[in-house]
Amino acid sequence: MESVLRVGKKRYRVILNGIHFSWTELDKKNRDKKTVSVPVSELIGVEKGRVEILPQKKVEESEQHFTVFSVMRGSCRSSPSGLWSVGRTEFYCSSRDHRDHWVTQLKTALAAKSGMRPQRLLVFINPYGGKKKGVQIYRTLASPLLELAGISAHVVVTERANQARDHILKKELTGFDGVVCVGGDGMFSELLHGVIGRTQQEAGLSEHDPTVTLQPCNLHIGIIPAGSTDCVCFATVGVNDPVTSTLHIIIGDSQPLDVCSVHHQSTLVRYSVSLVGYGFYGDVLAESEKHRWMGPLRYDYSGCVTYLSNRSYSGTVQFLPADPQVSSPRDNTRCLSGCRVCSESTERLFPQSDASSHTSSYSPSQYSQDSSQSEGDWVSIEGRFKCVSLTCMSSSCPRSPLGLSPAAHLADGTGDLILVRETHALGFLKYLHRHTNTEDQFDLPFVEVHRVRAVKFSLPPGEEDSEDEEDEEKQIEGWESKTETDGSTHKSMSQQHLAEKRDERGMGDDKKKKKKSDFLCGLCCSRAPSVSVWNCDGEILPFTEILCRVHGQLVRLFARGIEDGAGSRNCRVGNRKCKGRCVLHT
Ligand SMILES: CCCCCCCCCCCCC/C=C/[C@@H](O)[C@H](CO)NC(=O)CCCCCCCCCCCCCCC
Ligand SMILES: Nc1ncnc2c1ncn2[C@@H]1O[C@H](COP(=O)(O)OP(=O)(O)OP(=O)(O)O)[C@@H](O)[C@H]1O
Ligand SMILES: [Ca+2]
Repeated sequence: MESVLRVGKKRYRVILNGIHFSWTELDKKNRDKKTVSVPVSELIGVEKGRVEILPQKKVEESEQHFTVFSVMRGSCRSSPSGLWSVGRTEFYCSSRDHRDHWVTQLKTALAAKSGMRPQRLLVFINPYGGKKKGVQIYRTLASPLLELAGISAHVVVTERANQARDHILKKELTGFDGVVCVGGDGMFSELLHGVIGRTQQEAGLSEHDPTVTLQPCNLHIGIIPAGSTDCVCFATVGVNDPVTSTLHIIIGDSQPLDVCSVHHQSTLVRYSVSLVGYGFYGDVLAESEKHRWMGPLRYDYSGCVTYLSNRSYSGTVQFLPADPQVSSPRDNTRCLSGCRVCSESTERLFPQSDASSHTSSYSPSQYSQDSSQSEGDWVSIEGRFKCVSLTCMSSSCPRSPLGLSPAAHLADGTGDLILVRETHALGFLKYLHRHTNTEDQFDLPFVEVHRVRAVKFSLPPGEEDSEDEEDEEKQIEGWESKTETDGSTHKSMSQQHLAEKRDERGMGDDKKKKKKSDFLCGLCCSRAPSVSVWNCDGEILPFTEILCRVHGQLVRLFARGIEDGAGSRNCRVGNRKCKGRCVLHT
């Protein structure tokens, strides 16, 4: 369809074909410069009249106007790329019939995309996450856009921890095309556990067996960021912005994501996507749980306290290396939208399935994953570590714009294992500080990084996990079921409880006597305690000896990875010039 319409006072040639909606100013001198072209896949909605949606819906009736809403990259010149906003254009037609014809054609074009977009969503809002603005963020920014796009949402404002997870595990989900959380990484983790657990239940698979090839999940997960770190959102979208994330949900973007399952003996403990971290990150989390009242600042405060305690821990790390010919954590690349390494991994992970079902748009499909890969040889490293971290993705976040492992991939079926050996406090500070700029944090003599498919951690003889594990498991189960009935229970209770148990574990009677002095001493020297805890995406694990396995592309998010150019502002973090590691230069 093609017509001459007015936008403001100027005349434009407006064209709609199956792929693009575009308008070009009828001013010969500037003809080339003045074409705006929006892919139909990035149209959000069309309304009769002169309509505004954000910050508030305003409708001015007009028989000859229609308003088109679409994805717009950036919101102003200084906004970071990766940030999307709502583009809004009012068109003026020669008659009401002409206007109605345009609106019908645009709606038809949008309807043709409906198979690739979600129609019905189940939304969970954590009213207490981050700065406690989840409800407000959803009502003022996300909900009006979903409504404009004709997406219906069933909204649950949670009343207790694990409500979202339990809902997904147990309630009827027929008719929902996706689940969305408004909150932080903890809320995302609830959805992750719900979606993976439900899918395995329905497939009749045991999540506990680390050798089982889990069934990839069809139900997509959307994240509207409203938490403290929002690492998963930042690392899969490039910014933490509720409008950008809502737009990715609306247009049905689809980003596969690797997930790590964490096991203790023959039991699944948790799933992780961003961090399974022992030592420093475990201690930061355990400390931060005492200061939840500080909100997002609790991590910086606890980071300082933990840094000053200058601890390191003994253990043996074993890992199964990934194929070094495919990629390396030190190859100076970034996993960007449409990443080649991830696409090739799709073919390797799902050789029998139709490759097109794994591309960038939401579409419900069945998968079958390749389990033919042989295990290979385990590599073993023993020593004292400041921290041991495993991440399935870069884990970039506002605190660390390139992340824990800048060259990690979102969907390549591997994780990066980072070992930071015991070193002097200033060396460790240098390591940490490099997360905030573009200097290579792996280019330090006490740091090593490996691309892996599985990791095992064990304690030195005499420090092993308590033999009373059955009791421990019962306690966890007790906590899990309590959260289902007792609305007031918060995860921090379990975390503090487990952290306390950990502090006691591995310490004999005489060791316990020293506990108090060790604790005080821990603030100034590296003596105690001898065992740390694991931080698993912001949750403390109740076991120290664990086995982790990466499951390639186990879940899908309404996202598309970081677009080329997103994060470009990061190349000047702290006024340092990019040294070639930012996304603009790879
Ligand atoms: C000199 C500045 C150093 C800054 C170092 C920044 C490193 C930041 C690395 C962030 C990695 C995030 C990984 C994602 C983890 C999430 O699944 C999880 C749930 O949200 N978040 C945390 O566990 C929350 C983890 C939060 C960790 C914050 C660590 C802050 C360290 C501050 C150290 C200050 C030393 C000062 C010495 C005087
Ligand atoms: N109504 C609720 N009351 C108490 N806790 C809740 C409730 N709803 C969810 N939770 C729990 O709160 C925890 C923290 O929430 P969330 O992840 O949204 O915010 P955050 O911790 O501030 O952010 P981040 O995880 O990004 O650091 C989650 O693990 C979740 O299980
Ligand atoms: Ca990965």
